[in-house]
Amino acid sequence: MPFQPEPSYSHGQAARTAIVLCNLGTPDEPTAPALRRYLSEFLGDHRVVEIPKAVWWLILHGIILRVRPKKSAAKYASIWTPEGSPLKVWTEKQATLLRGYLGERGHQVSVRYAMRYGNPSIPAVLDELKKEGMTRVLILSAYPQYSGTTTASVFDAAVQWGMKRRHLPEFRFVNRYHDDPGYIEALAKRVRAHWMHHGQAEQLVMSFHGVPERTLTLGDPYHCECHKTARLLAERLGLPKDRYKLTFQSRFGKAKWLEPYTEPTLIAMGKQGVKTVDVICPGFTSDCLETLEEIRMEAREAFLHAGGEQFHYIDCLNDSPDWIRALADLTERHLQGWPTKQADDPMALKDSRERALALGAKD
Ligand SMILES: C=CC1=C(C)c2cc3[nH]c(cc4nc(cc5[nH]c(cc1n2)c(C)c5CCC(=O)O)C(CCC(=O)O)=C4C)c(C)c3C=C
Ligand SMILES: [Fe+2]
Ligand SMILES: [Fe+2]
Repeated sequence: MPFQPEPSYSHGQAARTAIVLCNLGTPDEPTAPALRRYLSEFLGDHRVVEIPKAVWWLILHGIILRVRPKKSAAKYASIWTPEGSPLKVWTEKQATLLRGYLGERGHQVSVRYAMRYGNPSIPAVLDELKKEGMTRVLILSAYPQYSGTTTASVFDAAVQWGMKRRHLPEFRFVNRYHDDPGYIEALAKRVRAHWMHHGQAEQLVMSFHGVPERTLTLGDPYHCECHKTARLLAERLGLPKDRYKLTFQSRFGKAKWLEPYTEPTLIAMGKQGVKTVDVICPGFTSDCLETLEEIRMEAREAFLHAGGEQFHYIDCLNDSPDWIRALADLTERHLQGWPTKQADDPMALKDSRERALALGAKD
């Protein structure tokens, strides 16, 4: 396909920087047709399911997309809010708050959110920003731990958009922040606040989204990064090794995924006589189906059924001010060298005398 005509933004125009907070995505509605669209895009991504394409296409379209949409739609319906899917509501709010924090610190930047699957899509948001004259873009994934299945797929979407454009902005990607002190401290504060109100349970379970075990042996750093996050959080909380557990949730399909699995671990704990647990999902920065339905509803039920007495779910970071501050700090570090404050960028100063002075002329 030939390249389409594009607005030109290079002549005499100051550089404009945008930050795009990219999350996984979510269906538009909790209905089977919306789920079919969403799951077909998501599960059709070769980064997510690494089975040879022809074989997988048959399984996906022949079986999964016939059965799963209806079941998943019912689960989504159980967590849907008047404003929409929790994942989208929180991600949008985070982008709005991040815009506010960066603005207060004097940065002149656009802040948007985009979804890897579903809407608003990464290409749609990049097109809008390009129309607005954006010349630099920082892609900030909502995933603290790097995985080929998620982080790299966001990279693919941005690169695929770029492959069809003539005049590209400068790109930067934040690959990970699993050990960022601001992120860890925001998690620790969440846990401490919970303990203040409800007391401390016998065990803290830190549940991360799983990935197929194969990806670990093939070199995906995700498993190690989850372990580091868990260790740093435990250290920050002063928790000894026998008071917390790291588990992996959301297994999909028949293959072996990273272990230990969250729900079977909680059931075993209940059977072994553990009466109280606190559960946090540190890898999810926004509450979503996987935390609200799978953990707060299903895993709770399983633990109580197995003999547990109290199951406390600790909310994701969502719009916690400590978290947004950590995001702003993280963003600022990645913006270094890109002049985003008027004083940093002589060409952004309107007055020619001001500009000359900033460029080093003597008054
Ligand atoms: C099929 C394989 C999957 C891999 C690999 C995978 C990795 C992965 N996912 C997240 C974060 C989220 N996943 C969410 C939902 C979800 N995940 C899968 C499958 C895989 N995920 C499916 C099929 C679904 C859809 C829901 C369902 O039908 O059960 C969500 C929630 C989305 C929402 O709308 O609320 C998140 C978030 C990570 C971080 C990750 C790898 C590290
Ligand atoms: Fe997932
Ligand atoms: Fe799930």
